Amino acid sequence: KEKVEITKEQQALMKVIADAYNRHQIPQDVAKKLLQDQYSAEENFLLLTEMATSQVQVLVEFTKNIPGFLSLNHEDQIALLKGSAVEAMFLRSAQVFSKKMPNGHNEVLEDRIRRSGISEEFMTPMFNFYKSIGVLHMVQEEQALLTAITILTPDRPYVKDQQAVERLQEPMLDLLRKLCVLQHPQKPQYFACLLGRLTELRTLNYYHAEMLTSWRMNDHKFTPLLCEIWDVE
Ligand SMILES: Cc1ccccc1NC(=O)[C@H](C1CCCCC1)n1c(-c2ccc(Cl)cc2)nc2cc(F)c(F)cc21
Repeated sequence: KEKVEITKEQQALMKVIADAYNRHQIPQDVAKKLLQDQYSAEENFLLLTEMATSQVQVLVEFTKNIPGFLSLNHEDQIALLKGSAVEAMFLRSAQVFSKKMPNGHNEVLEDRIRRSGISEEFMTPMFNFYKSIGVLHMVQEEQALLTAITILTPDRPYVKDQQAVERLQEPMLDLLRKLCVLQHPQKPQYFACLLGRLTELRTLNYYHAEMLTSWRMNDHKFTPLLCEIWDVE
């Protein structure tokens, strides 16, 4: 039985990533808003574009705290952010969705999202992902590391120096693996399962542009930042 322990520098890395993640958390207010009132498809779309725009700004701040990220080639920094922003948004949405709320609130939230304006065909893949994240009961540190690992995916389009990105991603993967063994000793497959979620996350990437342009309303308006990050307009 391999004795797993977190080294001093891994503890320091964990602290940096977890603090950055907590500092740059989007307030859970979107779930509260959705629970308060039923909104029209137009109002929901506007809420989504506002949330997604602030999420990108939050993601940039979080990413700047990843050790070594700012020493990467500048074009590669942009390519990594552009390549991971949608996945980070769905990962964040899944974490909000998985939060245990008072009785019945989770069901109301799901219902409000089902009726928000998203086309029917995307409900299943999206909620399957949310539920597969929910059953993992990830701790904050795991969520923070998983987001950092998603950002540091070496094979994003247009990344020139993939090795440099791998060198930053590896210590995060090693730390997450140890954390999983220590946090979930009764689930030896837990780490593999987490990485499997990242594969499922990429499939949502594939759907996201269509999810937006097929939102049940006319004349979809996006912020300039979203046009940059999402493949829309
Ligand atoms: C939670 C967050 C944080 C940061 C950034 C974005 C978001 N996400 C949102 O604001 C939208 C809202 C928006 C308003 C309509 C309902 C869905 N949202 C989506 C979503 C659905 C479809 C697409 Cl294409 C994208 C996202 N999944 C959600 C799951 C949740 F539990 C939740 F509370 C909000 C969720």
